[in-house]
Amino acid sequence: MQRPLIVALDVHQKEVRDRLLETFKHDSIYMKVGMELYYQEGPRIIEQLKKDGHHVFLDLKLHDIPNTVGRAMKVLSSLEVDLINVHAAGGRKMMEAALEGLEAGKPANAPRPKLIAVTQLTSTDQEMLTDELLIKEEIAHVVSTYAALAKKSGLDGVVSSALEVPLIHEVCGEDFLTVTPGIRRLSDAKGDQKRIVTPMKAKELGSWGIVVGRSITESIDPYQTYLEMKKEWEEGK
Ligand SMILES: O=c1ccn([C@@H]2O[C@H](COP(=O)(O)O)[C@@H](O)[C@H]2O)c(=O)[nH]1
Repeated sequence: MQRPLIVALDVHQKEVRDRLLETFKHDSIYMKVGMELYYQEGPRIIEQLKKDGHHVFLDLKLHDIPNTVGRAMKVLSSLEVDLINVHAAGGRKMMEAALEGLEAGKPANAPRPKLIAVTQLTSTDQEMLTDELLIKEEIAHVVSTYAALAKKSGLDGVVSSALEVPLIHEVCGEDFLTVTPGIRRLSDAKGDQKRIVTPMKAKELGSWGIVVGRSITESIDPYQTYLEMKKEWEEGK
């Protein structure tokens, strides 16, 4: 799927979620399943989304020792999701183990899920990076360095803010996938997100895909909001 708007299905109440999914039943879109939903529903939510014709990004952000991540990815690979992720902070060996696990666990003839690495969460700003995480470099430099490590480890792309996409492309090439959450229209509440941009700006900066959660799922008319944000993302205006 070319340059998707990925809807983050961070909705744990079944009735609310079913209503939301009902509104997308005539579309084949990209849905993101995160920790909240996966820990509640398990593999059956993936099966349901795929049965409904959607592409699936399983956003569990694995981060552990290489052996554990490799084995977990082997199990998750059987779900045949399109996109899955780890934290780049786990290091090169962990990312390589994740890739090997995905390859080993996928059903024969199925494509390997694309593997991307979270560089720095979009809820992190420079102050937090410096004062809490004790990383003294510029955030854009940290993001692009982690992206380069992900690329060296054989991954398909990264998660970052759209703000860092031009630098990531410079370092890792234009084909390296850049999936960017922290998307807000000017009127939207920021919530816990720090490095945010509008769908239009994300397009201008060259993101491969944008992730939108609460702006859509918590709006009065989620489907209409999805269509408006998708139009802005696709047309850049
Ligand atoms: O750096 C990251 C990595 C992942 N996310 C996830 O994206 C969505 C964003 O939701 P909003 O409601 O649009 O803020 C959410 O599921 C996060 O877990 C991220 O925001 N930043």
